[in-house]
Amino acid sequence: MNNTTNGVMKNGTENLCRILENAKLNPENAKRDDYISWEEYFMAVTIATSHRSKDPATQVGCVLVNEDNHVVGAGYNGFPNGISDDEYPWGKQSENPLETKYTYVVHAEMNAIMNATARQLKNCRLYTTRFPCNECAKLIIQARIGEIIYLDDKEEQWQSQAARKMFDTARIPTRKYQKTGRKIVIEL
Ligand SMILES: O=c1ccn([C@H]2C[C@H](O)[C@@H](COP(=O)(O)O)O2)c(=O)[nH]1
Ligand SMILES: [Zn+2]
Repeated sequence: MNNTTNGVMKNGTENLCRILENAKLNPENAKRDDYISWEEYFMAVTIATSHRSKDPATQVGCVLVNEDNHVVGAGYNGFPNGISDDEYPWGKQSENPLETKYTYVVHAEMNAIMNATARQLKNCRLYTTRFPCNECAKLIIQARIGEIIYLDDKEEQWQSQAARKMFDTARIPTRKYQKTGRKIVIEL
């Protein structure tokens, strides 16, 4: 099809009108409009990441997203590299702190920050399936992350309360992810 008028390239508006006109005439040419939003997409990736965790009680996923909407880091709760999941405990309670998971597990947020492909995480958004604890909050603040979006809060835990206090003081906004009810089925 000739795309020129008097030898001059048709401008973008004319082309856009032609595309819209075409789509009206033939709906097969129209794009689909039920695609998921960025917010749904990043939380879906965060939830999918949590499924890598071997913690039998609580699986946490975390994803870092930069200002261009690129995922620059992801992590889940697990033991450090080279520490065998079969030899170290996943239990919660013991009189001996050497026999609970809490002594050894690396939190999802810590792993996401450590695994990040970008050196600078300033102003990145952090998506997580659970509100970060105080230890993660310290790292998040030091990394200059710009916003926290979480799925579940653990308001009753002092670790979450301390984290919230630090985020408020450091002026890092936090918000609960607003569920849309959107379902995506992934068959693996
Ligand atoms: O900020 C956090 C806080 C906790 N986690 C991980 C650490 C553990 O594997 C579980 C918590 O175990 P519970 O059985 O719920 O006490 O979650 C994390 O990744 N990030
Ligand atoms: Zn933590």
